[in-house]
Amino acid sequence: MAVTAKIAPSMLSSDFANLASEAERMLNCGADWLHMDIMDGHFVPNLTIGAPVIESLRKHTKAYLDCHLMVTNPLDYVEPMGKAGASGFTFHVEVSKDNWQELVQRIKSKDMRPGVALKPGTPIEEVYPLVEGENPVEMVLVMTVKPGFGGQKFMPEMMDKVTLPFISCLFLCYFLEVRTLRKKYPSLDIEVDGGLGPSTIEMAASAGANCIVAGSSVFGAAEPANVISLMRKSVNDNQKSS
Ligand SMILES: O=C(CO)[C@@H](O)[C@H](O)COP(=O)(O)O
Ligand SMILES: [Fe+2]
Repeated sequence: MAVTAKIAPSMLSSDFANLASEAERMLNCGADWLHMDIMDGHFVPNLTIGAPVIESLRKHTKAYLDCHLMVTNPLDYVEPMGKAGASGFTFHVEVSKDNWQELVQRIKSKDMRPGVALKPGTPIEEVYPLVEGENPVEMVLVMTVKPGFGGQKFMPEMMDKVTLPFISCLFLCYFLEVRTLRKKYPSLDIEVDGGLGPSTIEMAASAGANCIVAGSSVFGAAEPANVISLMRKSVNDNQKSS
């Protein structure tokens, strides 16, 4: 079964003071999902939003809220996030090795879609049991930057001759992991997050990613709709030719 493109602007790059109208603007520009980064200041060195903000936004939109939980204790967030109206609940494998089965079960019982994320450097094999288990996750999120901040853009034009090959190599390694996952799981939703935009989408889409998170490249664009449609086209073209 072919997977479909889901373009998810990361609201971390939006104007938080106008979250509802920023969300509407992105949906009008063609976004499929809205990516919500929940950070606890512990799992990552940054603090963002939590369930109260999701609850407030939910009053203004019916959109799919793709929540990425960068928190040390994801289990504590299931109940409040479910109540708040989150659609997807993606937790990190690095903090869920012992309780992922309970987590997945509870997420589903709150009518959310479970996903698992991994940081750069975490072996891809760690998510296999979660995809293959009796009660599997429905998405794998591969982080292509160190989690914690938006705007860590892959900008070839900004890099010197020494840094560029190094960074390019790192990116290629992440996308190699996406390729491995896609070969193993042809119909799984595979999301990539961090540094995605016009200059990196082809690498991600040709490796097999179909859910694309993009913050600064979309919010920083003069025409966000063009960036969203370019990324969708890249995913669709690569899916057709695979
Ligand atoms: O989870 C994260 C960061 O930890 C992301 O969702 C970023 O918000 C993506 O931002 P860009 O790299 O696309 O600017
Ligand atoms: Fe994210």
